[in-house]
Amino acid sequence: MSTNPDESVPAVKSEPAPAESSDSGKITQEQLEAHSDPKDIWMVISGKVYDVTSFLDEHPGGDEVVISEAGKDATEPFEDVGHSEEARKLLKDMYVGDFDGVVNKKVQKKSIPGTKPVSPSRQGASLAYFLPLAVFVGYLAWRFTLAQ
Ligand code: HEM
Repeated sequence: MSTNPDESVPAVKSEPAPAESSDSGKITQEQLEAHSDPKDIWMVISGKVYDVTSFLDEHPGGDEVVISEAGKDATEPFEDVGHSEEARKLLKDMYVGDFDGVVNKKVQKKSIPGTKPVSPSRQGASLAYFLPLAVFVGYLAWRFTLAQ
C-alpha cells in the first residue's frame, strides 16, 4: 500500500508537442523558419521540405551555400546550380513533408514554353481595337443591305 495520496489521481496528460505540420498536414512557413539553425536545417525545394542537416558536411558545393538557404525556399539557387539527377535522388532521403506556403514565386511565374502570356492591359487594348472595327463592319453591312 502506498502512502502517496497523489497516486489515485490520474496523471495529467502533458500537452502534445507542437505539431510539425499544419491542419492540412503540410509544413508552414513558421515551421520552416524554426529550422534555420546550422545544426538544424530545413529548406524548400520545389514545394517540398527537406531536412539537410546531416548532408551539410557531405555537400560537394560546401556547407556555406546550404546554410545560407536554411529555413528558406531554395528552389532557385538549387536549380541555378544545375544539380544532377544524382543530387536530386539524394533529396528523397531528406524529405520531411510538403510545404504549405507560397511556392517560389519566380519559378511559378516562369512562362510555359510555347505560350505567350497576355497581360490584362494588352487584353484591354485589343478590345479597344476590335469594338470600333466590329461597329464599322456592322455599319457597312447595313449600308450594303439598304443599297440592294
Ligand atoms: C539541399 C539539397 C542539396 C543537395 C542534395 C545537393 C547536392 C549536391 C551534389 C550531389 C552536388 C555535386 C554535383 C551534382 O551532382 O550536381 C552539388 C554541388 C553543388 N551544390 Fe548542391 N545540393 C543541395 C543544395 C544546394 C544549395 C541550396 C545550393 C546553393 C545555394 C547548392 C550549391 C551547390 C554548388 C555551388 C555545387 C557545385 C560544387 C562544385 O561543382 O564545385 N546546393 N550539390
